[in-house]
Amino acid sequence: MAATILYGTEIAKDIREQLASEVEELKRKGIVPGLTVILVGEDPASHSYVRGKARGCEEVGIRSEILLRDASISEEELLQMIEELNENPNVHGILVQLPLPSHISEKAVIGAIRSEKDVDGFHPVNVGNMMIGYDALLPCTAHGVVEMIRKTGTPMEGKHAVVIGRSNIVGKPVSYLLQRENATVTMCHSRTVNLRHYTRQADILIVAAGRAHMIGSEDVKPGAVVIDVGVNRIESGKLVGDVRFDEVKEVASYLTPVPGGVGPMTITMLLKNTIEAAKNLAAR
Ligand SMILES: Nc1nc(=O)c2c([nH]1)NC[C@@H]1CN(c3ccc(C(=O)N[C@@H](CCC(=O)O)C(=O)O)cc3)C=[N+]21
Ligand SMILES: [Mg+2]
Repeated sequence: MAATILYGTEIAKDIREQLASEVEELKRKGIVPGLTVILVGEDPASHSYVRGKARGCEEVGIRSEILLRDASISEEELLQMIEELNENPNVHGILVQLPLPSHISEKAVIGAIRSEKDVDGFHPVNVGNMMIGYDALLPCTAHGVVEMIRKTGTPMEGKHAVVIGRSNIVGKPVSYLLQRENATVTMCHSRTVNLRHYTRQADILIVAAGRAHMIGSEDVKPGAVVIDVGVNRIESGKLVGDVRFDEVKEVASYLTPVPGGVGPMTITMLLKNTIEAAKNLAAR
C-alpha cells in the first residue's frame, strides 16, 4: 500500500482562504489584524522562516511588520520593545523569533509578552490554560499537526498516538492536544530505550525529534498516519525531515513531506492565532 501524501501547502491554502474572509469581515468593523515579528541576529534559517510568516500575513490581509535588531541588543532593550508593543493597540500579535542570542533569556522574553498577544502560544499563561482545557492561543506547530490529521478523516479517538520529541514547542503540546482528541498518547524522546518497540505500535506517529532521516519503514506499523515535523538542513543545503520519506511512503496510510508538509500549516495556525487575538482584544 502506498501512502496518500498530505500536502500541507494545499491544506493550508483552504484554511487561508477561510482566514482571508474573516479578515475582510474584521476590516469592515474597522479592525485590521496586525502581527509584529521581532528578529534578532543574522541566522539565515530564521530570516527565511520570518519571510514565510510575512508572506502568509500578506496572503490573508493581516498587517505585518518585522523589527530587525542586531545580535548585540541587550535583554533590557528587547524587553522595552515588547513593553511598547504590549501597549500598542494596532498590534494584536507579537512573535519573537527563536532561538535568541545566548545572553538573552528566552524565559524572560516570552514571559514579557502580554499573553493575549502571544500568538506563538508559548507564554506560561497560555500553556497553562491549554493544559487545563480553558481557551488559549495554541502553539502553532502542534495545532497544525492535529488539523492535518483531522483533514485525513482518520478518527483520533481511542487510537494510539506515539510522539517522538518532548520540546515545549512541539512534543509536549502535540501530545496534549492529541490526548484532548481522545487518543491514547505515548511520549518518547532521545533517551527512550527501544524506540522502535513504541513506534511500531503507533496508529498515529508524530516525529519531532530533530534528527534527519531517523525513522524508516521498519519503525512504522503498516497503515499508520505519519506526520514528520523535522526540519533538518543537510550538508547539501537541502531541507529534509526526520522520516525516510521514500521508505515510509510504502507502508504508511498518510505521510507528510518536508518541505511542504507541517511547515506551511505552522504558519497558517500563526495567522489564525493573530486573527483570534485581534477579535479577543477588540471585544475587551
Ligand atoms: N518564536 C518562534 N515561533 C516559531 O514558530 C518558530 C520559531 N520561533 N523559530 C523557528 C521555528 C521554525 N519554524 C518554521 C515555520 C515554518 C516553516 C516552513 O514553512 N517551512 C517550509 C520550507 C521553508 C524553507 O524551505 O526554508 C516547509 O516546510 O515547506 C519552517 C519552520 C517556526 N519556528
Ligand atoms: Mg527531544
